[in-house]
Amino acid sequence: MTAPRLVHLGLGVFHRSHQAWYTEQVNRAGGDPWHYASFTGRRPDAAIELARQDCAYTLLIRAADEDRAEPVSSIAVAADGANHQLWNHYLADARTALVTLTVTEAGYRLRSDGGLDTAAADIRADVRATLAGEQPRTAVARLAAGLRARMRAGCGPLAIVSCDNLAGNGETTRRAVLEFADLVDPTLASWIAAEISFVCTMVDRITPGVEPADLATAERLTGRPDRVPVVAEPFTDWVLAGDFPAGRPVWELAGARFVDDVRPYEMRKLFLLNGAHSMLAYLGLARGHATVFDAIGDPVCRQAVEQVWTEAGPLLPFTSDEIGRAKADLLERWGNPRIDHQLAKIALDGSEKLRVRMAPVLRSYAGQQPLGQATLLAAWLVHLRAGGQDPGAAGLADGSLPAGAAAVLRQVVPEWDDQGALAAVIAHTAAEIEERRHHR
Ligand SMILES: NC(=O)c1ccc[n+]([C@@H]2O[C@H](COP(=O)([O-])OP(=O)(O)OC[C@H]3O[C@@H](n4cnc5c(N)ncnc54)[C@H](O)[C@@H]3O)[C@@H](O)[C@H]2O)c1
Ligand SMILES: O=P(O)(O)OC[C@@H](O)[C@@H](O)[C@H](O)[C@H](O)CO
Repeated sequence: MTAPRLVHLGLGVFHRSHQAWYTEQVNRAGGDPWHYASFTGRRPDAAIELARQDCAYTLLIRAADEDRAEPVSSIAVAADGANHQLWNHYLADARTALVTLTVTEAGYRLRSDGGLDTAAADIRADVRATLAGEQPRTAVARLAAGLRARMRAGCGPLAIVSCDNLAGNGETTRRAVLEFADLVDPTLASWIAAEISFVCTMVDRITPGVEPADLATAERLTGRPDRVPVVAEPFTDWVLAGDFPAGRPVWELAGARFVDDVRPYEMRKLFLLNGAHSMLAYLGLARGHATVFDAIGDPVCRQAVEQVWTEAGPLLPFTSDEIGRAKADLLERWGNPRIDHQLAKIALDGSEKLRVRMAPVLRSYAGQQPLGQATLLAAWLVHLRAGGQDPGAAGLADGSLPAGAAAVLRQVVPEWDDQGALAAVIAHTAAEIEERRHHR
């Protein structure tokens, strides 16, 4: 096995079904092999379990009729994200060519305008820690710390590749890292601005959580015990735009596409897939469903999804045939009864996700009352009022329905101050959803 030249932050299921799997395909094709040093985001568990089995694991590719097992061994080192010494070691290794990230939308600590939330308690704590020579905890601060180690070691440029569901994820990451670096070390900020490439990506592969039965399936199909297999759908996609100054795996061998502008693909995915996922999560949970498969089979949820799709259509730079095919593909993917994609996981952190998945669509209907968007906000409000956890939405749903409706609208489009008619539709729709909660 070669020394890792790839580093990852956010060692969760998606990293293992996607970036590690693409890299595995490159290695299997027999070219120049690449390996990952992958770091957990917040807890060491995933790294400990993986390290126990030499970082090799099984990807269960779950089709509608059967599972196929694919061994993955492109992760060479699985490490606790709190191991700052090792993190800085890899970032300061001249052989390291790129860093991928999957730290969730909330992990970037962004303000509503897309900049770094420098008033957030953990970002302020990380500024203090960095200035005091201590180790920071947030993803953006850890990136800055690793890049500072690289700068001090005199190593050359590399690429940072966000694989999170954010709009313009490369540019957004760049802005956040530069803003943090500027607060702690302006020389570092200048070095990052000159040397580091921030690549934009659209990533797509539905990767649900792992159930105990999946461990037995992995062992049955491979003949080897596996304490940490991963499950994913057969479909996968990766579109990237940007420079890789220190090289990269030939991910095209596994179907990745390198383009000049990732935005059309990103909008199509965020508005059609992720936006509809959020609708299915909030409306589906209110109607007593647990999974995407269950919710999309409910005509009320399905109609709400169609409404969101119709409203997003005019923003997408694709022909109506292309959009029609994208919708049909999604219905087929969600119709896989063996993918146990829990709505509760999709429903997390709506305060961060909904801005990305619906704000541009909502803005394009300024002064109007688009019913799909209103239903999505109403369903989110009902979710929050029922106790849905979301630190970014604390207090938002504490008052009356009309007050909550105005608050969720402001959360997604903060610059709107006079949308009384739309807020009234949201409040009315939320009342209807609450009334029918669990009474299908
Ligand atoms: N699962 C999918 O189907 C899928 C598909 C496309 C994109 N993604 C992207 O990948 C992200 C992770 O998804 P997953 O399914 O692997 O989740 P997961 O829960 O399995 O893993 C998430 C990882 O991110 C880390 N993390 C969470 N919050 C963090 C924070 N505040 N700071 C630093 N690290 C943090 C966790 O510790 C963990 O390592 C998603 O939020 C999304 O942006 C996921
Ligand atoms: O992963 P999140 O939390 O950003 O969003 C939940 C789902 O919408 C998402 O994971 C999709 O399944 C994924 O984006 C499909 O590629």
